Amino acid sequence: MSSVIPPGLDNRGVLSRFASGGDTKDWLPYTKIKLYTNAFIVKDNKVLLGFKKRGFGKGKYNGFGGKVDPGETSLQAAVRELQEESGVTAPLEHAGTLFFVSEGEDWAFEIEIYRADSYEGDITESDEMRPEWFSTVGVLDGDSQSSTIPFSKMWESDIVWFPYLISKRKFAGRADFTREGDEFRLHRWWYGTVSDSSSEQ
Ligand SMILES: CNc1ncnc2c1ncn2[C@@H]1O[C@H](COP(=O)(O)OP(=O)(O)OP(=O)(O)O)[C@@H](O)[C@H]1O
Repeated sequence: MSSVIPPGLDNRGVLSRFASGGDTKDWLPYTKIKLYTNAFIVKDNKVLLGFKKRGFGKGKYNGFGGKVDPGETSLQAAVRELQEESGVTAPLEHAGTLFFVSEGEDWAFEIEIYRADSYEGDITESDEMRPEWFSTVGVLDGDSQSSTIPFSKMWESDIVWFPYLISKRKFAGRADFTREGDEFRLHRWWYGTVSDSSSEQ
């Protein structure tokens, strides 16, 4: 287990590791960073996920999000993407950051993760996402494996940071994936809690 903070998580405030592992060889290289968002509604012990029907991550459950457009803040993009993909607007708050590098790509995803406890509007299926609620029971007791959240149909690293998202403990992490055909395999990861407000987005 390495306590050395990986490249890409600089300027994130003071990070305290809560999980790390995988291959201890070098982190994958990247030359560019693309900004993305990912937003979750957490309400009445349930979390709203979307089943991605097309594009990157097709066939997986995830929060609602996408690219940050030029001239937009990540918060503005998160609100827009949530609305476009699920039909609702929500008072999103920054919950964490995921730095994601994949073998075979020279760019990294910097994903700003947001959450809200409430929303307005009607949850609506879009061309991209089919929304569905899942119980969060179990996630906070360190028993994520037995929860009904479909972690086996999500990005492999999600189970590591989900308890932090649900319990509003700000986190930042990096997950590197290798490729086996169309499949992504978690290769190396490092996550920490953020204890410095200078990391606000
Ligand atoms: C370990 N890796 C990962 N873990 C968790 N979530 C991940 C992720 N890698 C990408 N994501 C999310 O997947 C969506 C892709 O968005 P994507 O559909 O490509 O973007 P956008 O809607 O702008 O595209 P189009 O407008 O269709 O071109 C976006 O929410 C992004 O945050």
